[in-house]
Amino acid sequence: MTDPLPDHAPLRVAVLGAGTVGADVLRVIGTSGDELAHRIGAPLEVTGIAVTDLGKDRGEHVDRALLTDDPASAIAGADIVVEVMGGIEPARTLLLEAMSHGASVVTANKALLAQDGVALYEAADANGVDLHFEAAVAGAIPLVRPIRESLAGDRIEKVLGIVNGTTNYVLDAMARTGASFDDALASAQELGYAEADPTADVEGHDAAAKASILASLAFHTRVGMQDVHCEGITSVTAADIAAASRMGRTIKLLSIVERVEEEGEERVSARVYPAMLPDSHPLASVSEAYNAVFVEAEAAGSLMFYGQGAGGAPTASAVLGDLVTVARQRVHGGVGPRESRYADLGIIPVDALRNAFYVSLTVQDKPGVLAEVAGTLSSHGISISTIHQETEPAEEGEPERARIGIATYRALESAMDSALDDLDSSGAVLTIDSVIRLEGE
Ligand SMILES: NC(=O)c1ccc[n+]([C@@H]2O[C@H](COP(=O)([O-])OP(=O)(O)OC[C@H]3O[C@@H](n4cnc5c(N)ncnc54)[C@H](O)[C@@H]3O)[C@@H](O)[C@H]2O)c1
Ligand SMILES: N[C@@H](CCO)C(=O)O
Ligand code: NA
Repeated sequence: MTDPLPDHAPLRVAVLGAGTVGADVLRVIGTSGDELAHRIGAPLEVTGIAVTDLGKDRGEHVDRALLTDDPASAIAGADIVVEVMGGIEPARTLLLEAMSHGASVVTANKALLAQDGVALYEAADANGVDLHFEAAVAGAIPLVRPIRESLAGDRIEKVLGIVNGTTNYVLDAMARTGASFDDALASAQELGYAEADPTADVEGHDAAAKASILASLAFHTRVGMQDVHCEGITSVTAADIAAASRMGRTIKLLSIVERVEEEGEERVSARVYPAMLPDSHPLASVSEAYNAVFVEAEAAGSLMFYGQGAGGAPTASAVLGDLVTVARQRVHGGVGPRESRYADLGIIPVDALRNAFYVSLTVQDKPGVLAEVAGTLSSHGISISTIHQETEPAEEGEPERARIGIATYRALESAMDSALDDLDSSGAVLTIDSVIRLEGE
């Protein structure tokens, strides 16, 4: 670099959290400070780093003198606050406080944005500061900025994809290596992909938070956590994965947000659930903690975004991109996009949608049972596309049992709920083992 460093007063940066993501953010600021200064037009000066454990060794790029276990003192006087501590409180109060003092905010905290994004947006607006959160959705993959800015002139119809690295890692390991759910989850935690409480990953809450953020941005409507139908992967079994494989399919945890038009009224559907995709579908081959997202827009057509959705360095890349953006705005003036919620669309509940299903049942292995099951489905307007039956070894003195796997054509979700209630109370059906949607036809 031959150009002299910018002659601008340093921008004071507080970093809340120095864990998986924060340590990598600090490493890059430490190793690439001059480059970042050129790109921004001013040097960055880290003035405080909030952590819970002051004694922990955090490597050469975390200046121990800047560590504090009092995050409120870290944000005092900061121009920019980078929040990578996670959780709702104290993160929420700290960010509102920082913005009220004129600091811009960069956060990776999807849980906070999904729960209290409105308060954060309003504080950013009221104080004329920036609120950026590229790292909150799909890790390193540029997705928030493309939706918020690049596609701001288009009309987004649908966003569908894999936005949780941990669950993708777990499902991929179970399918490819036969790993148990618990072992695969432990590896994802060791690799730094999982949330502090991995329940948020496996129960789908993390993907639902991301769906709420994506839907809000894509459809210019406030979509909160409570508006997202959410099912995680805890009930997906090795038998389901084997059944999917037999059907030429792969199970993935999908986040889907789309506009649904019915009788002239447009509403938003936001949902997260495990689904069986055909093996030929591009999302079926997304492995490990990678994420992939399709955005369908009226003029742009279908766009695919793919890359590392979790992990320290990839997530730090997204945080640093936002940090450079808000820092440039400090130097050159201007603020980034505000909350856009003018469309204010209603939410369509999942039971009003039409989906295809895979249903696995354990039944008595006797004449007429298949006909009864088919009749029950048909009485709710559900028609069968394929059926697979295997006899189960019977215990001594127990009746013969069979396991049947049924794939249906699309039907109303509410009709499937009623059909499952009827099957559950039928004497021929011993247990309903799985109900998994089929997507990507
Ligand atoms: N790990 C990932 O792959 C990933 C990807 C995208 C987004 N995120 C988000 O980034 C954030 C951080 O994730 P992480 O994986 O780095 O977490 P982590 O648990 O590894 O690190 C959290 C850090 O914050 C500090 N901290 C937490 N509470 C604190 C408090 N009250 N006071 C002071 N310090 C506190 C901890 O000491 C630790 O240094 C979360 O919001 C997470 O959802 C993580
Ligand atoms: N726990 C999250 C981190 C990235 O947001 C995941 O596994 O995708
Ligand atoms: Na991202």
